[in-house]
Order: sequence, then C-alpha cells, then structure tokens
Amino acid sequence: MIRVSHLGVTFNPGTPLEKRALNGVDFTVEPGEFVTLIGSNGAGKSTLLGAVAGDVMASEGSIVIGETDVTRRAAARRAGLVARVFQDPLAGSCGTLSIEENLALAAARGRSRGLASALSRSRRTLFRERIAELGLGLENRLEDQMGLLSGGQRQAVSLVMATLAGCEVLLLDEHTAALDPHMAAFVLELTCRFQAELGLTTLMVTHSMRQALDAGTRTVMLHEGRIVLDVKGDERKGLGVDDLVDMFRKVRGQEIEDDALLL
Ligand SMILES: Nc1ncnc2c1ncn2[C@@H]1O[C@H](COP(=O)(O)OP(=O)(O)OP(=O)(O)O)[C@@H](O)[C@H]1O
Repeated sequence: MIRVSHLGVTFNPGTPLEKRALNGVDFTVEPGEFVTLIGSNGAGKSTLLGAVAGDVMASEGSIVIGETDVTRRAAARRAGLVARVFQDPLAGSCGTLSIEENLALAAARGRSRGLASALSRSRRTLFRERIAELGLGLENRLEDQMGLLSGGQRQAVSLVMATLAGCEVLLLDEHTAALDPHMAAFVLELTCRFQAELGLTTLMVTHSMRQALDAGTRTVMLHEGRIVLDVKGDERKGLGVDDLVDMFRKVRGQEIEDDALLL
C-alpha cells in the first residue's frame, strides 16, 4: 500500500529557478493494486515516483508505504520496500558486471551482506530459475556481461532484479518506452505477470494511452503537479484511447501533437 497525503515538491525553492512540481497530491494505492500514471511532459509523474522511492524529498505532506511512514527516509533506507525500473535499460543495472552478479546485488538490496554470500549455490539455482521464466534463453548466459544484452533483454532482467529481493512497491518509469514495439509488448506482458503473481502494489508511468488503459486496474492522470483524473472499475472499462486523449486535450487546452500518445 502507498498512501500519499498532501504531497508537495518544490525544486530550488526561493531561487529564480523555483519549480512547484507536485502540488497537494492525495491518493492511496491499495495493496496489490496496479495503477497506470499518465500526464503530459512536466506533469510531475517522475517526481511522484521519485518521491515514493526517496530520490526526491517531499517539501510538504507525507508518504506511507505499508505501515511505514517513509517521508523523511533517504532512498537507501526505503530500498527494502521499493523497487524501481527506469526507462533507460542501462540505468537499473551495471553493464560491466555479469547477469548473475547483477542479480546477486539485486537480491541483497536492502540488506547488508556481501556479494560472495549472495552468490551461493542455492542463490545461483534461484537466479537460473527466475531468468529461465523469461523464456529468452538467458539462463545459459548468466556469466555474460549485462552490457552485452539488448535493451529489451536488459529490461526483462531488470524486472526480475526489481522483484528478487521482495518489495512492497514496484515503480515503473516508462520502462518500455525505449524498446521496439515487439519487445515493449513482451516486457509489459511480463510486468503484468510478475505483478499478479507477486501481488505487488505497482505504479507505472506511461506515455501510451493504450498501455494506460490495458495494463493495471486503475488510471491516474497528473497535470501541473495535481491529479486531474482517477478512474477504475466500470468507469475505466468504459473509456477508450479517444476519451483519454480528449481529457488530455481539455486539461492542456491544446491539441496533442505526439502520435505516440495514441498508441
Ligand atoms: N531536479 C529537478 N530540479 C528542478 N526541476 C525539476 C527537477 N526534476 C524535475 N523538475 C521539474 O519539475 C517538473 C516535473 O518534472 P517531472 O520529470 O516529474 O515530469 P514528468 O511528468 O515525469 O515529465 P516527462 O513526461 O517529460 O518525463 C518539470 O517542470 C521539471 O522540469
């Protein structure tokens, strides 16, 4: 569960570069709920994910994950609660380490054990099993450097890494945006499968209206740091991509020029 109350984030306060990125955001993501988060450029989506992960500190308000008030906790002290996959396949893993070394680091997230104990024989078996589930044949390449993988393969491994240590919350920041359509569909299908199997409370930022309606069970739209739409259930089922685009148009007061939003 994530409970965000009256959350405000102001970058560079008191300077000419002051920017109010989040403005009194209130919402609760129930345990196991999968929310897609949309909004135009600069709406505050990544800031919201960053605030939940602890990369961005709240200027006002509070953030509770599960039973824990994490508002003043640094990112490292939230690591056992929160896992994140980024848009850039290179961002969430180390290209010069092997696949299994990356998995070992991920499995140790939020704990204080070394790489050697993290790479025990039983751990290696677990890694092989989890990577085999991807169906990409990477279980036979565990000693290959992560940097040798394609973007899509790397995002698939990043998803395994994100879910390996056990976490309360999964944050996905346009994690399929840099992939070709086929790989993007594969990684999204994988995401939905892992989310359902592990019952993870999930927030996924996307620029694709199609993804926003097809994945998860609830869609939230941010605009200028505020929630302007929050739909689930029958109301969401009744929405099409055209309806979302219309809503976008209304809140932005202008036409959408980016065709990617319609996909
Ligand atoms: N570290 C920072 N310092 C100053 N301003 C920032 C910082 N991070 C974000 N901003 C500003 O805060 C606003 C919200 O940014 P954010 O990245 O959250 O938007 P977004 O909805 O994720 O946009 P996009 O879809 O373009 O990624 C933007 O105006 C952005 O320029």
